[in-house]
Amino acid sequence: METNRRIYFIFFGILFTIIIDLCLSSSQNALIFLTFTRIIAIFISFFYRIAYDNYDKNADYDTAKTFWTPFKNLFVIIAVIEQAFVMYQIKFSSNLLSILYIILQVAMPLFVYLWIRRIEQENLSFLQYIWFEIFNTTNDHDLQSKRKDELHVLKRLFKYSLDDWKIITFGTILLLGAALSEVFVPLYTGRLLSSVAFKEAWLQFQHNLIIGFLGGFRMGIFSICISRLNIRLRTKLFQSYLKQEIGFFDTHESGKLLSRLNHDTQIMSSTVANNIAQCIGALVRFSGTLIMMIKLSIHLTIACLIGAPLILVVAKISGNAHGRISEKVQNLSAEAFEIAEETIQTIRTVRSFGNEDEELKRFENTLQQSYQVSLIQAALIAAQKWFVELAQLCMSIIMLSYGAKLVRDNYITGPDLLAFIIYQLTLGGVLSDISQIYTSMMTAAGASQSVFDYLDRQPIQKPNGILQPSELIGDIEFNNVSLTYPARPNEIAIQNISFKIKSGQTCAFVGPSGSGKSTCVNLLERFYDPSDGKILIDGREIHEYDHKYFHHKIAMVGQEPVLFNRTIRENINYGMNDNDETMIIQAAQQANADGFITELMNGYNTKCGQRGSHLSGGQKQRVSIARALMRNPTILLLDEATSALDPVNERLIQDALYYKKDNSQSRTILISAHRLSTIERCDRIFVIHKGHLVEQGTHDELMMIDNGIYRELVRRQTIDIDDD
Ligand SMILES: Nc1ncnc2c1ncn2[C@@H]1O[C@H](COP(=O)(O)OP(=O)(O)OP(=O)(O)O)[C@@H](O)[C@H]1O
Repeated sequence: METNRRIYFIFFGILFTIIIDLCLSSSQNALIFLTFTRIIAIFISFFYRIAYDNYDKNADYDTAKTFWTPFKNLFVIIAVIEQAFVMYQIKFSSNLLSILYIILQVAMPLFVYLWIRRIEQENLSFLQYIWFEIFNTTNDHDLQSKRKDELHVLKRLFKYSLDDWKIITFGTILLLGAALSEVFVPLYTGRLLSSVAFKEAWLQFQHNLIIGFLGGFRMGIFSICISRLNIRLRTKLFQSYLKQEIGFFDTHESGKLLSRLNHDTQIMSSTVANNIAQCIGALVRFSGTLIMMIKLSIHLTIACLIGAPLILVVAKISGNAHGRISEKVQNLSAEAFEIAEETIQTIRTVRSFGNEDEELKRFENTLQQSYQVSLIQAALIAAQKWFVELAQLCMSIIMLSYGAKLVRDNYITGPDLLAFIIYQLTLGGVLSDISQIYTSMMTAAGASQSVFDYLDRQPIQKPNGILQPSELIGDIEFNNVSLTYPARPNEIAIQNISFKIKSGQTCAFVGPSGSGKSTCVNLLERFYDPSDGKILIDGREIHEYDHKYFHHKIAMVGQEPVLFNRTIRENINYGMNDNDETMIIQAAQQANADGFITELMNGYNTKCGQRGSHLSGGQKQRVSIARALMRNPTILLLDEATSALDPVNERLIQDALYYKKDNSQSRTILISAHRLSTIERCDRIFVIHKGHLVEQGTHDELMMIDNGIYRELVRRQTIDIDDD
């Protein structure tokens, strides 16, 4: 919302309240109206929350924004009207504290206003920057041992929520005001109960009512804080995932990663945002209540406090247990999520083997395990609650009997004893709140552990290079390259492979299944860094090139081409900034895909389905070849890229791509193929066997080698064809 419109809102809000102020003549009417506006405000904050949840789930920012803007505006108006009514109450209450409280409440519209601005502006302020500097400790050497420290985890959690420092500071000030005011509630109530007949009591009672209503309003605002913190945490975590090396994804199941992203971040943000405010409020109420109690009777206070340390010790013990249990529950639900994700992704295989029941059982078993752990958690909560209640009850009994004696001995008046007992109940409530806050903070700490581990994880691959030459020639060199995959640290996938390919050449990797052909291609794509040796392009190591530049110049079509659930056009144009229709069609024509695409009812606008499931294997391959050609790459890697095509289509693509390429195209092409007839005409063929480069040369040269592996492979394939 523009600033001008916001000012109009506030202006009209105030005008409106002045008019109503003139119309109303009694405090009861004001109270009724105030109640009414409060209820509306609570409803609005509720819808606001739904809107934010919507935003979160669908990640459809524009829709959500349109949805919540009217609520946002209404929220401001209601807040302004409401505050004016609180001001109106001043006329009926001269109590100094009420005035202080009301002044704090007047800050509410300002707070809402600043908060909306905060939502709209993402820039860090100077103060925020300082906060970040103070709390940022990620480069610590013994980070792993620090992770164990729950306080450290909590500190990190606070760091993340501090981005909303304005809302938190204002919210805290308001809560401080409310909490301070609440400190006096028992005093009023004590007097009220002992003088029900007196008219003034009604006024005190109104005051208590107003305080109660304000709670709902504040909660709405803090729930928005939760959503914002949640978005930030998720974005940071997703960003951290995206920069990890491919080996990380080999060793970390996607279901677990997603569960952290979806579930754990939710727990973290909701717990922290809720508890920051509540914790401060509870501490203020605790000290305020204590002061009032001491003022009323020091004897009774001492008697009352005997049980307090015990409650805090119990809270600490159960809080720590909660942290540990919560981590276990999170791990188990992540596992269940992993099973569900894998099953859904592989549903065709599951269906074809009729294994649905087994998968369901696996899923349910994991959830049951997590349920068993949750039972312990539930028992802990129940025991803790029971203990606190019992302690409170005991204290009340002691207070009543001891208090009655003090009244008889004239140490304290009847109304003050009544007030004291209410204070004591309040103190019990506050202590119980503190213990619950501690428990839920520990739950958040448990959930945060692995999220922070992922957030801090530095990718093992060397950092991004900077080379961006205006022209990449396309010479490739493997220099004694070996690789051990991170998922199989004890097995060498390829060993001491060396070869050179000149720019513009078309070469092929051949060899039995599992020999290491795709591994060579993966290394050229820099999915993995070699464990040993060097890979050079135009004489420079590939990690020296800028990441985006490099992947613009090198394109790959993998064994199982993966398409996105978007239109064919979007898939072909994937990762390209401009939307050049002619280039898209040209790329599709070169990949021999244009024909089948134009025959589809929606043509280039046809959706491909998840991982391209709406297209046939051969169609998928052709669309992914077109996607690779879109960027006019200097080096093209084709890993079994035409294996699903019929011989006619395969031949057409091969001719277009490499056998009949015109002289203006100096594209280096590397093919990995099983059907040897398709690579006969290559400039050079590399034969890989059990991870070693055993033969290299043209087809004719390789056929001359007696007992050569290539010759044997060709012989076997010829026999198979003849048999057919
Ligand atoms: N991500 C991975 N993690 C662990 N080991 C892997 C991984 N990818 C491949 N391997 C192993 O590395 C070896 C070489 O595999 P590679 O995929 O390079 O073979 P290939 O020659 O391309 O086989 P095919 O012709 O069947 O595609 C195999 O033993 C394989 O099991």
